Amino acid sequence: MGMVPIMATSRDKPAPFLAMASAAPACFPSNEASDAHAARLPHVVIFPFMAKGHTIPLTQLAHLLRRRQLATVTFLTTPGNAAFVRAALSGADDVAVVELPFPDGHPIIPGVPRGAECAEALDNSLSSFPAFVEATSLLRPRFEEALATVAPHVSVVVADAFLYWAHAAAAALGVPTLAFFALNMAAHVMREVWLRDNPAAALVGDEDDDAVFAIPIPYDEPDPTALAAIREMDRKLGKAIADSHGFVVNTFDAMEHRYIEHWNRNVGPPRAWPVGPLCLARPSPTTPAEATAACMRWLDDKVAAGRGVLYVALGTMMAVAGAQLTEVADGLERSGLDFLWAVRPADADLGAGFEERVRGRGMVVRDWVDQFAILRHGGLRGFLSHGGWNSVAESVSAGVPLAVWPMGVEQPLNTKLAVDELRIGIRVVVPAKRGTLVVVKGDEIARVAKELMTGEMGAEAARNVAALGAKAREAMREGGSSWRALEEMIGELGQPA
Ligand SMILES: O=c1ccn([C@@H]2O[C@H](COP(=O)(O)OP(=O)(O)O[C@H]3O[C@H](CO)[C@@H](O)[C@H](O)[C@H]3O)[C@@H](O)[C@H]2O)c(=O)[nH]1
Repeated sequence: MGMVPIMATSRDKPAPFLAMASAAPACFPSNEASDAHAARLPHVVIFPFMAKGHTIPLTQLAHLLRRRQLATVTFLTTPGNAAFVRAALSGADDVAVVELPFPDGHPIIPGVPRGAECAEALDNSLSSFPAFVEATSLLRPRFEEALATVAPHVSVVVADAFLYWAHAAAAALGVPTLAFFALNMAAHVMREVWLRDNPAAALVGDEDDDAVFAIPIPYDEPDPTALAAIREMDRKLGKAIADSHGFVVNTFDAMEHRYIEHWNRNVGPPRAWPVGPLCLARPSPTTPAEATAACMRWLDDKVAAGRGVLYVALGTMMAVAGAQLTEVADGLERSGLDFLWAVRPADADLGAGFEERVRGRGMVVRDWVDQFAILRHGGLRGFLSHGGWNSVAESVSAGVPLAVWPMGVEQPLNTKLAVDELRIGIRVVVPAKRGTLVVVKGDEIARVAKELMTGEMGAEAARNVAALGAKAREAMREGGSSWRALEEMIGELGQPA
């Protein structure tokens, strides 16, 4: 990752904690004309929340801003997340990565495991997530110092709404912020409606499980203290969005027109800017890591043999119980389909002899793989997903139909959008009673997988997602709706001071 040319001409010396990578800038040749051009660009500081699903799309935004030469970009992260961020920014070599360490090397707070610097490392208790979110505010002095020392003058901070304290800190320094929150527009609109009409139901869930929002379903009787912490977190992140200069949303007009319109007419300001799907902004990796390369080779062989493959991945945040994973294994085995399963956690026990029995038609991968690159491989015919928004957006962008299995947070809403409204997927039937998830049996996994890959509903979803994927690419192309939204959003920032 390279230092932005203008960082080298910084008026002030970077503070010692600002560990910046250095390498030759790749996008701009280092000559006076390009330096002058760069100096006229707004300087966008991007600060993602420390969770993969929140960080990945913002690295893609950084790629886009640089490739289109719309802004100079500085990307903030913590030392524990820096290697992941640098790998994701590979190819955007003139984006400066600035590391902000926690005061004691890592956040020390009850409920947060020692050394955890990303949400995926938390235990599965209800209290640890809001505790971690709050603990990120320990970075505030480092963040303020970074804003004061990076050069040129910061035009805007794009910060995740979970980093509500960063929004407040930037505002106190007179720096405008754009909010980002990784969800789609429909989920944000529904959140607003619920908060207005019935705030308690919005966060706790009621008889109708589709009303569950912000709390993972599997908690039988949520601890009132933990719930209060979640409500408080939600209030703060809502305020961060409301106080922002604009709202960056990873969606596109043709997919969520009515929700974008609703937000901009009835909820905003801030104005929502649909600038996605951001995964399409990422350059294809020239040399994928070995785990991904192995999947690609396996998929190549499947294509050569004329066989379509089901991809199975249940996200990075949902802790799927062991008993559930063995049912998934059972369902995949019984389906008779060829499948590629990116299993989490990496040491999951899938049942005795499972991998041997499915060898040849099923591949199980336990490392981190490049999901979007895999989805774009022509060999995939379907994706069994938990319905995390990044996964849905990536599947749409790759034109792969979904079997959506909502597990918590806003995933039931994403399922409604994908299955009922966009008709790009089919639903896994989840037995649930009053906020408690019951294990989905192998029968249901096998049924839905076969329907997706060989049934009429799957065929219809495949046709619809192919058409929507084409619209996604159109939105991101020069002159497309997302292309213009990004230009307009950055244009509103004006010239740097
Ligand atoms: O081996 C892996 C595993 C994951 N991914 C990527 O990781 C991201 C995962 O994001 P998502 O599909 O949204 O899943 P989660 O990280 O589990 O999502 C959390 O964050 C999302 C955005 O806020 C919400 O929509 C979800 O409900 C919430 O669980 C995607 O970009 C995947 O491509 C990989 O590239 N390789």
